[in-house]
Amino acid sequence: MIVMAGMIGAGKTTYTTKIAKELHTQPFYEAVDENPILNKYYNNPEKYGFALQIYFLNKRFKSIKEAFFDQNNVLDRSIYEDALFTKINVENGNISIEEYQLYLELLDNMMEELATLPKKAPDLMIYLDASFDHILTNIQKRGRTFEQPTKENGLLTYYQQLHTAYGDWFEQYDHGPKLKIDANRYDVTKEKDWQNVFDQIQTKLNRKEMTIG
Ligand SMILES: Nc1ncnc2c1ncn2[C@@H]1O[C@H](COP(=O)(O)OP(=O)(O)OP(=O)(O)O)[C@@H](O)[C@H]1O
Repeated sequence: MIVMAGMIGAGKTTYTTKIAKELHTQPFYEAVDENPILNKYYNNPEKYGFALQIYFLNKRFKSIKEAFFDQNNVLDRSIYEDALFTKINVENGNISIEEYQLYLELLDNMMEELATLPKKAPDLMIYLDASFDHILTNIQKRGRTFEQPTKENGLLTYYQQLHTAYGDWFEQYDHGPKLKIDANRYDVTKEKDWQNVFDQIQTKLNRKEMTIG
């Protein structure tokens, strides 16, 4: 199983589609349009912060269980990052300490379940490292109304917090092989750039197979 990681708007969805196509495997997406809480969360994070994290945890757990059964399926976000989003929401006062405790216990329980599956962690975690400006441009281009930062809504601060936290998060990630891709450098809609990126991914995947073999 391959998981994508990275900031909002880093390009995980595009990479997920392209990698799965290249490897002839199945992509697993976060279905934003079907998420009944996301929009509400962006408007009122204090009210919906906890519910949103439980929603994502549940969805992610389901996708992981399904994705585990074939080789090289691709997930567009990791369960490990959800915990990072949760932590930031606790720091911002959107989630209480009691709710956080509950979340962590639930996450622990779920991770124990996953540990009983044949694979205990992703075969490869691909982190898209993008500059803050690059991310803001992508969020603007995508144009989802609720994600747009304004002077009043505090989203710029939230995005800045997340962007800073992601760097450390990646350095500390130690559940398995990982690969950092400089998302600023490549335009993967261009074939030449895509081949360059995919070569890096394949090298990592082959190295993992060689280690196992
Ligand atoms: N655990 C979480 N807590 C809060 N918000 C989350 C969490 N997981 C995802 N989101 C939000 O859900 C939305 C997901 O959108 P989408 O699937 O397009 O992913 P994305 O992170 O923007 O990826 P991409 O890198 O493909 O642009 C984003 O607004 C993101 O901030």
